[in-house]
Amino acid sequence: MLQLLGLTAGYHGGTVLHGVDLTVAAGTVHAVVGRNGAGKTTLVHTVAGLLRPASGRVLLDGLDLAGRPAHRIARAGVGLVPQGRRVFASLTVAEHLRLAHRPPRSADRPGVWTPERVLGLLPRLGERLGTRGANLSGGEQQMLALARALLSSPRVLLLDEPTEGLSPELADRVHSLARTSADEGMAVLLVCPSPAQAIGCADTLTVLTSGRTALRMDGAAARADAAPLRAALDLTPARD
Ligand SMILES: Nc1ncnc2c1ncn2[C@@H]1O[C@H](COP(=O)(O)OP(=O)(O)OP(=O)(O)O)[C@@H](O)[C@H]1O
Repeated sequence: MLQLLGLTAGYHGGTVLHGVDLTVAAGTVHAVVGRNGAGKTTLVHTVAGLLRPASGRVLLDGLDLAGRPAHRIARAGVGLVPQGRRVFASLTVAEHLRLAHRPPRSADRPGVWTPERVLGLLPRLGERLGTRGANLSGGEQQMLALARALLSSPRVLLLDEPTEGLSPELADRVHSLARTSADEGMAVLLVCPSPAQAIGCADTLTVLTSGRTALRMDGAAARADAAPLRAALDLTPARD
């Protein structure tokens, strides 16, 4: 499982995350929601090692990864689908998949993701194997970013707004892949642009407000009554 304890981080001496505590159990999807600028991407980047925390711990099955370089954190089993996809413009889909594929070396990795399995679930990528990143559509780039993360056989999958700009059909596909990954034992942290999405797919969720945990609740409780979630986000029913 992934456990964040008192995570504090920011930029250029300023603080964005103020002592965030958050737990994502193996086999579950944990959604993080919050308004623009609440610190969601900062949280994901700090966990992934792209940003060094000022203090706090990032525990992966008890091992503290806080402050380690990103490649070490990836090797420890943290996969990232960054906001904005970040695929390589000059590499083809097939090259991306080949570079990303890291068969699990130990039995502690949940699920087994092979290129064949990923392409079976994302068949559009299979049709674009020879296409360079720069020539993929936004949705195809998003699929590729997800495929790349899965092929690294992570124990924790960080998805930063992975459905941004996708059609409803593709967005459903992404959520169902997140669900499948969790059902096979992965801990999935999903940054959601809207509370409706979080309610639809999360086992547990956190609302971040100005870099602080404003609310933590079960997905089932949020599905039964979304009022506390909306109140934490300061949303009136008409806004979402
Ligand atoms: N590289 C950076 N340098 C300085 N400040 C930054 C940097 N990245 C983000 N910030 C600031 O940190 C705060 C949190 O940004 P962050 O991107 O984490 O929010 P977010 O919740 O992911 O927002 P959004 O929903 O708009 O993606 C914002 O005030 C933002 O301006």
